[in-house]
Amino acid sequence: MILEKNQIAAAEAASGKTETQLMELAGKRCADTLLHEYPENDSFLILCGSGNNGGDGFVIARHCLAANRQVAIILMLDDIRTPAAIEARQKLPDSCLIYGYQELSETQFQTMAQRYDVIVDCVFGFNFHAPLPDFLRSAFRWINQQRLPVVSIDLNSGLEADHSLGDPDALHSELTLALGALKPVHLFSREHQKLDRLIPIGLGFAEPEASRWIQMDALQVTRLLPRLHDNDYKNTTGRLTVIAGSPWMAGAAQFNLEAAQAMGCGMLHALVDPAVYPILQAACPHIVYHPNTLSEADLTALLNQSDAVAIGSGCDHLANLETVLERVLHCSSVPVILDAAALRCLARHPEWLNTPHGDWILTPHVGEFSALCGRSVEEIQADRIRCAEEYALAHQVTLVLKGADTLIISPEGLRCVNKTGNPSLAKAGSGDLLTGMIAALAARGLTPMEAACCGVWLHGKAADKAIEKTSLYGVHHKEILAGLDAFLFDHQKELWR
Ligand SMILES: NC(=O)C1=CN([C@@H]2O[C@H](COP(=O)(O)OP(=O)(O)OC[C@H]3O[C@@H](n4cnc5c(N)ncnc54)[C@H](O)[C@@H]3O)[C@@H](O)[C@H]2O)[C@H](O)CC1
Repeated sequence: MILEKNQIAAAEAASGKTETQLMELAGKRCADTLLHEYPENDSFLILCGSGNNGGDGFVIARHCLAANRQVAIILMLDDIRTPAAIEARQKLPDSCLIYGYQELSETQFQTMAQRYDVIVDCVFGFNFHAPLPDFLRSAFRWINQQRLPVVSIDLNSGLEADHSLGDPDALHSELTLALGALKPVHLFSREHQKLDRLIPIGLGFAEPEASRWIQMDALQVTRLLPRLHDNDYKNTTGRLTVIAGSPWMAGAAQFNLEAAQAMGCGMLHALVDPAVYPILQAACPHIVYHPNTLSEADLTALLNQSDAVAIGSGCDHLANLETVLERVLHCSSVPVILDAAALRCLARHPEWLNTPHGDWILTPHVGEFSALCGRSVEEIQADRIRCAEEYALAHQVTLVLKGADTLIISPEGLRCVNKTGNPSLAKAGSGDLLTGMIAALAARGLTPMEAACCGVWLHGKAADKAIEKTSLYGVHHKEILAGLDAFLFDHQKELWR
């Protein structure tokens, strides 16, 4: 379950528990987890803020003291502001060591931070707004530089709950305990690299009635994947047209096509530069080839017998790409998946986006997205969710913003952050495979959002399977396709009806 900040109050109210009861529950469960995760003699230095996150810290301190652990608290901010936190502070035994950060010299603070085994970060929770105050920024930067072991409660202080990033000096933790539900920021852990491990701590919250966050897992993907039936034939299992490759990047077309084939696509057409044809024919002999010099009428006829079109991978040098793309975008009534050169071409023709159009799935990396939306890479990275959502809604497209935590947004504003995959995918050619997989799923009848979410999840899963047998360095397109096949094979029974 993923809750945004403005959904938490409703979840709290529906739980029937008061703020104090929730804080007691959260603090006890966090303390139990800490005591379990760290061996008997560990000592805890708890950094508390002025809100309820600080209050959680007081409850944690009480339970750790009761378990005979050595505990000290540092109040990082001057006051304690919330009634529940004030109450929790009052319940602390007199024996608890409590210091005010402002009363400590820098050396005293640093000596304490090094003396205790674990720092428990209860400075800011989900109501933090970047930036960090300067005095905290320098304290956090020092802790991060020393690589001291930190456990963050709810979220790492300095990160914002609903965004992919926060203050660059947010505390780095070796473990974060997410309270009640995951917040969007937890999904972007690979992007901000502020938390190594996440444990959800249940508080009995119910799933919200409506959520714009989609979570994919093996069950969900298998449920969405098209079934094969005994009476299927090539024209019922997806007809895909791929427009890709160039004499300098013939492999891009090959990767699109092989991935689509591995995804079960029954009928593949490739529209390519004639110089690419002999290269591709050797690799993919089962595919029907068309020269990119096809007449307008023949291209229209080809589009009319396709269930989806993928265009752009490796075809910067395709002589008439602009003409072909314009025709595809405006004549095709089936989903169009735009990659690489097609995205760059679209960036040069923003007017194409402003006319009513069919289902378009755009698969840019951040550089391509920067050209499309006219924002700098830095601006996008600072708030990927907002930039991606504004674009998808304004132009009514499904957007796959590729990266470590690939973000998928539907034209209606549904969101999905992908959690499969590993750095073996950080290689040329990976994106071409992804385009082929998404296109095949769209050709096989999944909605654009389903095709994008499933395709991205399976692409990452295939890489995860690949590194079970091959090193991160050694994974290439064959290993990814084998990984995909291994996953599909594991689910064979569910896919054949
Ligand atoms: N329902 C739950 O999930 C539960 C959550 N608990 C914990 O409570 C916090 C949220 O508590 P809240 O008091 O609302 O907010 P914070 O602890 O994040 O404190 C915010 C505090 O700090 C001020 N502030 C914000 N940004 C800055 C800044 N840049 N500089 C200085 N000060 C800042 C802000 O004004 C507030 O005063 C949640 O994360 C959980 O840890 C409950 O205990 C259990 C139920």
